Amino acid sequence: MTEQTLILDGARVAQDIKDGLVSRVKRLSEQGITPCLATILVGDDPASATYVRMKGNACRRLGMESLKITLDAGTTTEELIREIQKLNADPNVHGILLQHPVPHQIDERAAFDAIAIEKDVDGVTTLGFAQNAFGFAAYPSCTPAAIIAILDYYRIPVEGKHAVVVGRSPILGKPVSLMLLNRNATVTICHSRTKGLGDIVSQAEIVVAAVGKPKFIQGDWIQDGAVILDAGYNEGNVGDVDYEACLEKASAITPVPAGVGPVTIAMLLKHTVDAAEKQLG
Ligand SMILES: NC(=O)C1=CN([C@@H]2O[C@H](COP(=O)(O)OP(=O)(O)OC[C@H]3O[C@@H](n4cnc5c(N)ncnc54)[C@H](OP(=O)(O)O)[C@@H]3O)[C@@H](O)[C@H]2O)C=CC1
Ligand SMILES: Nc1nc(=O)c2c([nH]1)NC[C@@H]1CN(c3ccc(C(=O)N[C@@H](CCC(=O)O)C(=O)O)cc3)C=[N+]21
Repeated sequence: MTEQTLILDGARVAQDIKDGLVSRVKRLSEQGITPCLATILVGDDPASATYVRMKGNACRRLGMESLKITLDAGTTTEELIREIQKLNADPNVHGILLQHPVPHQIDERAAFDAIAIEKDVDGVTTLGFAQNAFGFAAYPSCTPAAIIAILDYYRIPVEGKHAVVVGRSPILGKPVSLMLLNRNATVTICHSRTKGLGDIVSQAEIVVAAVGKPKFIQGDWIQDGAVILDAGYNEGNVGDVDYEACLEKASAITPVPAGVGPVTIAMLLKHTVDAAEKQLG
C-alpha cells in the first residue's frame, strides 16, 4: 500500500462514548439513582479477573457503581442461577454481566438465560440475542456493538462489503456477524471446522478476528485495502491478528491494546446508563 494505514483509535472512540455519559449520570444522580453494573466472575482465571476489575474501575471513574460477585470454580449451574436471580430482584442493580467463558460444569446458556432481559446489558440472553439478530435489541452484545461503533466513528462503509468473521462465540463472533448482516454486508462466518480459512479471509473487505489465538490472522491472508477489526485479547496484550504483517496490507486496523477493548467497556457503561434511565420511566 502506498497510502498510510489508518489506525482505528479505540481509546478515542471510547472517550467519545464516555463523554456522552457524564451529563446523563449526573442527571440520574440528581434523581437519587446511581447506575450500577453487577459483574459475575466464576472461577479464578487471572485474565478474566483483570477484565472484571477494569469494568469496575471504569464504572467508578464515571460516578457509577459496580457490584462484583466472585464465585468459586466449583460453583454449580443452580448456585450461579440463584445468584443471578438475586441480582434480578435487586432494584439497585441495573445491568448484569456474566463473564464468559464459565467453567465446564456450568450450563452457560441456562445461566445467561437466567438474566432478566431488562438487565441484559451484554445481550447474552436468548431473547436479547434474537432481538439483536432482528436488529432491534435494546442492548446488543458489547464487543460486537463496539466493533460497529468503531466502523461508524470512522465512517467506514459496510453496505455491500464482504465481511469475514473468524469465530462464532455467543458473545462475539455470532452476534457481530448478524450486526454486519443487518448493515447489509455480505457475511462469511468461519470457525474451527472451516476449511481453507486463508483463502476465505483473502476475499474479505472487512475482517473481524474473534478467535482467541494470538497472531492467528496472517498478513498474507489479507487483501490490499481491507479493514481489520481485531477483537482478540490474549495473554501479554496480544490480539488475534499478526498486527505488523497485516498493517502493511490493510487500509485501516484496530491495534491491541487501545482498539476494540476500551470501546467494549464504554459500551457496557452506556448500556448500564440506558438501563438505569429506564427505571425513571
Ligand atoms: N475486547 C473485548 O472486548 C473482547 C475480547 N474477547 C477476545 O476475543 C477472542 C475470542 O473470544 P470468544 O469469542 O469469547 O472466544 P471463544 O473461545 O468462545 O470462541 C472462539 C471462536 O474461535 C473459533 N476458532 C478456534 N480455533 C479456530 C481456528 N483454528 N480456526 C478458525 N476458528 C477457530 C472457535 O470455533 P468453534 O466454534 O468451532 O469452536 C470459536 O467459534 C479472545 O481473544 C477473547 O479474549 C472476547 C470478548 C470480548
Ligand atoms: N460476557 C462477557 N462479555 C465481555 O465483553 C467479555 C467477557 N464476557 N469475557 C472476557 C472478554 C474480554 N473482554 C475485554 C474487555 C476489555 C478489554 C480492554 O479494555 N483491554 C484494553 C487493555 C487494558 C489493559 O490490559 O490494561 C485494551 O485493549 O486497550 C479487554 C478484554 C471482555 N470480555
